[in-house]
Amino acid sequence: MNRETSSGDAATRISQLQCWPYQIPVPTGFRTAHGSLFGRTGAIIELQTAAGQTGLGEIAPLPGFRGENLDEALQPLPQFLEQMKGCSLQEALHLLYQTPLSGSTLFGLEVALLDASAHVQQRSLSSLLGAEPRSSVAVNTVIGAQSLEETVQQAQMAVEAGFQCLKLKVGHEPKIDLKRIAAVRAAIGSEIKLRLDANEAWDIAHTQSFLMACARYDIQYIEQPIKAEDLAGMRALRLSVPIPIAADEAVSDLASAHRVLSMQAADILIIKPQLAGGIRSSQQIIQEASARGVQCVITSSIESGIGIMAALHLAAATPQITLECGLATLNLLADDLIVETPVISGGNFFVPDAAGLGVTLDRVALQKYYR
Ligand SMILES: O=C(O)CCC(=O)c1ccccc1C(=O)O
Ligand SMILES: [Mg+2]
Repeated sequence: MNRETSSGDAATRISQLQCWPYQIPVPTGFRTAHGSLFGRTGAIIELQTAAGQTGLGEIAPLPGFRGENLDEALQPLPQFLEQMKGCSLQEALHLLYQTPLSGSTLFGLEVALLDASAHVQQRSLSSLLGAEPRSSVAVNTVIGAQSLEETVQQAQMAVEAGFQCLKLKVGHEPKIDLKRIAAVRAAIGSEIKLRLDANEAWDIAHTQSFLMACARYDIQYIEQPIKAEDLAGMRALRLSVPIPIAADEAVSDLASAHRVLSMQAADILIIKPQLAGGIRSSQQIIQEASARGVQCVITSSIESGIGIMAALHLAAATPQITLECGLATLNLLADDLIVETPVISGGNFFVPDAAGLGVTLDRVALQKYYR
């Protein structure tokens, strides 16, 4: 590897790499069948090139959901950051793709390198990732597993705010969930799309009877009703219920997506770039899914604006992504770590057209939530 320091490559030569762990409260809690999330922990990656270009990334695993915890995700960082110093951005990306790292570690470092590369080229990340990126991406809002009254109230507020697609967390008592769904459908009318997410809560028999009873409420799809490992069960469900089945927890990297696809275990794949090994890995999953006629939805992992914007640029750059994406989660966090205020209007999330991710680290906020 040539690490000569000619002035020509100062723009892309990595000179500094930092990692800032954070903890941000989730004031209302995010309640799913996996439990409640009251705080979000992660780490911001900040890199700088010799010419002063910067790149931001975010490592925010979700151990309650699947995969590594933050300590595990950060453990290989000191050694890897040392290796990356003096490399060009391209060399560092190459090195990254050859190193076995956990999904969120890959995502955070990859996004920082891509953000810096896009800055050097003075183009947006979405235009780096795709030939004809869209300027906005249709998104759903998500409503946690709350009481019937809270659920209906939130659904009405979301529709008033312009969302055309709602996702309800279900997976507690099927009878109660059915009442919530009926009440929401009655409140929002027939035009708004409604999807469900059970986060692995049920077995096949429960899911079957639940989905048969749900069919009249026009459900777009249900995410991961049964255990992620039970691909044969997912396939059996697909063949026996009138509602499309999406795999979420079952998709943790390219290999697991491959298994889901070859088992024909899902109609739709939910891809969380943070938890699925990053941008390139997500692109590979989308490619394989599309080749088999399976649609994909990109969602957040409830990260700060840095991780969310990376996922947004990916969605905007990828023409195969046509269903609403699950990226409208920033308001679950008490605060953000970027200076800009991301814009969601009429159910569309607008992609910044400034260079890179189009976000600036809010150092005051970072100081406040540093842990
Ligand atoms: O899909 C969305 O709208 C938001 C993302 C979301 O629901 C989620 C966020 C963090 C962890 C798990 C999940 C999930 O889809 O189950
Ligand atoms: Mg899900």
